[in-house]
Amino acid sequence: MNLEQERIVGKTKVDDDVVIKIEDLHVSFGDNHVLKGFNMVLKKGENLVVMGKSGSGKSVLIKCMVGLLTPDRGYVEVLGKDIGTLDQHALDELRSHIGFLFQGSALYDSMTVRENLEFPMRRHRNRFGADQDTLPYVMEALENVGLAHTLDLMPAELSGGMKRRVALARAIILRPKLIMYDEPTSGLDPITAKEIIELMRNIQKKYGTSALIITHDVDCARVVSERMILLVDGTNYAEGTYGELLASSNPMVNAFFKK
Ligand SMILES: Nc1ncnc2c1ncn2[C@@H]1O[C@H](COP(=O)(O)OP(=O)(O)OP(=O)(O)O)[C@@H](O)[C@H]1O
Repeated sequence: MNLEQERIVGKTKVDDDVVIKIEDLHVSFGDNHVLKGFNMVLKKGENLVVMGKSGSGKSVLIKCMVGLLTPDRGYVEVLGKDIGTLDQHALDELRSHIGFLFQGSALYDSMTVRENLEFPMRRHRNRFGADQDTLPYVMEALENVGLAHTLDLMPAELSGGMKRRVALARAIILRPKLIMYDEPTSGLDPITAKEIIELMRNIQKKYGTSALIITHDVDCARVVSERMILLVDGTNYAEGTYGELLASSNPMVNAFFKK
């Protein structure tokens, strides 16, 4: 760790280079012990992929990070904030610094593309000022995903891939420090999935955004990740670059890379 990047706030040591820190996270639902001492660190500017099979606890993990679920035990820090200590207002403020791209595009069907993109800006208008003109932000976000011409269209007029790109534009409109992607390529054909992956990389390069990417898609992990964590049996079972994990002789690790 770079000592110059450490600060002391109150009694807490804050590392400015760390965007997410999770220590010894435990979550159970009755007898179902989903997370059993999970640890991870996401560093500034890094794309970190978490892979795990269906039901392994990936969504539970994200919910703990954004304060939608209280763990049984463990420490969760996001953008320098200890999630366990935040009230609703502080959680809302923290979430305004996080872009979300979740499974399905979740656009509002009754709103135009422009209105969909303005929605997070209106919700967090304290960040921008009430009379801030939203159009330049909307246009920049749409241009980043190559869809400036869809401004006045309705979601029903877009293809599945275009909807996903609009959702990505919406995820970056608040200029987040961190983006959380949950299965960003699920349900897309391979070519469209590749376009989304390319856009994710461009956004990281352009804005230096850190990203946590939850995916089953090995190709997506290969292209976007600097580092990967394999979530197995509630723990961070293996960790490394795509190449390091691919070369592993551990059968449990190999299983992730079989197509
Ligand atoms: N609110 C809840 N109440 C009870 N059990 C839950 C709840 N949320 C999640 N679980 C259980 O926790 C486990 C992990 O669920 P989770 O949704 O995190 O899996 P996942 O890895 O995201 O799976 P997928 O890839 O299929 O989306 C599952 O066994 C699920 O049934």
